[in-house]
Amino acid sequence: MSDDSDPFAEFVRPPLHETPSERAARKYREAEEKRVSDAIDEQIKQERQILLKQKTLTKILLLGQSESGKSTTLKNFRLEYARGEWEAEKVSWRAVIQLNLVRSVLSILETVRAEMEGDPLLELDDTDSVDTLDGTDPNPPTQLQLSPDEIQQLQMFEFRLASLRRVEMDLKQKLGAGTEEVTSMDESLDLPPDLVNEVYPEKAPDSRYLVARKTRRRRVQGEEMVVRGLRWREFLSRGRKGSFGRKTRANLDVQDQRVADILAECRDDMKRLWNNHTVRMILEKRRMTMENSAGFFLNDIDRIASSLYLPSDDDIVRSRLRTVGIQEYHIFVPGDNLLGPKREWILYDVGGSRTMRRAWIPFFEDVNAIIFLAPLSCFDETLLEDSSVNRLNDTIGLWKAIVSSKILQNTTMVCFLNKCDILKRKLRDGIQFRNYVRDYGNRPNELLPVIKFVKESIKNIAIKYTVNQRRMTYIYTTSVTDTKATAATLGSVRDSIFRTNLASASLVV
Ligand SMILES: Nc1nc2c(ncn2[C@@H]2O[C@H](COP(=O)(O)OP(=O)(O)OP(=O)(O)O)[C@@H](O)[C@H]2O)c(=O)[nH]1
Ligand SMILES: [Mg+2]
Repeated sequence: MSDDSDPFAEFVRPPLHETPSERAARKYREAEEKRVSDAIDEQIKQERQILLKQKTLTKILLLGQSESGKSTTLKNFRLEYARGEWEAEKVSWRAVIQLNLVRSVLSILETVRAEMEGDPLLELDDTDSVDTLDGTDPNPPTQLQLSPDEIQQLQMFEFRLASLRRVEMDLKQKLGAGTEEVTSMDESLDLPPDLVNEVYPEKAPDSRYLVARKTRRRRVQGEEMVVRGLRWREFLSRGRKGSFGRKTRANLDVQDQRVADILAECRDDMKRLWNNHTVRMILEKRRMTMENSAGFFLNDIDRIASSLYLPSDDDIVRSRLRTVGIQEYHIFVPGDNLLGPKREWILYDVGGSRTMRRAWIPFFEDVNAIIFLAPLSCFDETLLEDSSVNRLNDTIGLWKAIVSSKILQNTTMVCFLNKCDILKRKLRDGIQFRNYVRDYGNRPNELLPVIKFVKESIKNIAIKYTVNQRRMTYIYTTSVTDTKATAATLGSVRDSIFRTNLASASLVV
């Protein structure tokens, strides 16, 4: 094709009487222009790819107070959508579960010792009795009269199970954990002042509208176990890749063996302790309901205190390891078309205790959805880190702060009303919801009415404090240690998140 056929040819043709030096200069200029143009093209291409990735990348933040079930929810996601990694990491959880069991046994021994030494009971004000006018407890706990035989038996347990302290140390060392106890904190606010100002507008009513009349100080059952996110992740992935150095591996193996041997030696005594009538009486008197506490494995001693022990999926989901810092997990979730490409989701698991909540804020910026864990069973408990704060009030206040946050107005909200199994047990045991929640009134002390009441509160807060009426909020009733039921819920959450952009309704409950 000749230049004449190109309408632009005349405008791009080089000068007719170009000297060699002018030509060289022009060529240089053109090459330089092409280089710049190519660089811009490349940049645009890269930006497009990032945009494309961002479009398919979904970021989900798990929020809620400590022990609300964030990490347990994350485990359910991984069990469902990252099965390969889950299987590979399974064995690494053995130490965590062993430590959970050992901690339970040690905390029973501590309680027994406290009883033998006549230590006063911790704050025990969760009886279903009504306060008397003069403030005295109409049903003071009766003093247990232990016979010499019983005392001897209890001392024998202490003696025979003393080696578990060594096991506890070994396991902590193995996990590379920075173990800390959550105690009362020196800060009074859980969120930085700017976010507090943003999320607590001046007209916001008292977040304690679910005012607890009486609260129960949560018992710290022994020292709480904490594993710093990074080191634990490193531990898991090293275990997965088998990439510990040979010497480290050998040391760990020796340590593993020692732990397994001591646990096996202690197995029968641990079982006898847990089934001992006097011990049960002491636990009851001191309101230690072991079944309701995190990392409860006392009914699985035979399996766990064996050198052949390998954790089951259920064990891992029920185990307790407090999260410190932020942990990031990638999962690949099938889209609407199950045969189509999978979507990448990034899940962020955070520490929920008050001092750790500051670290949540930077993640608000570009998160697609928040899964908020609201543990309902904690209505009669206070925060470990601040015993003046009722846990249900803390949860309600947090929910309000999150739904009213300006930065999160386009973020899909999912709320799990969690730990319904423990709630059911507590109500069945006669713990009165109305004694802690002023507005509950004379409604029945039963599971469904209690759930309905809290769900209404959560929903009303969402309606009242959501500025963007197009934002979707979903509320589910869960017990996330039940992996089967949770799998169905996660399927529904997945659909909701995929649907989000199409949504027009303001609230789905
Ligand atoms: N029975 C029961 N136990 C639960 C439920 N959800 C969580 N747990 C247990 O409660 C404990 C605490 O749960 P986590 O998932 O570790 O809590 P978290 O919100 O991650 O806590 P932090 O990491 O401290 O912020 C674990 O031992 C779980 O197995 C539930 O619905 N029912
Ligand atoms: Mg956690």
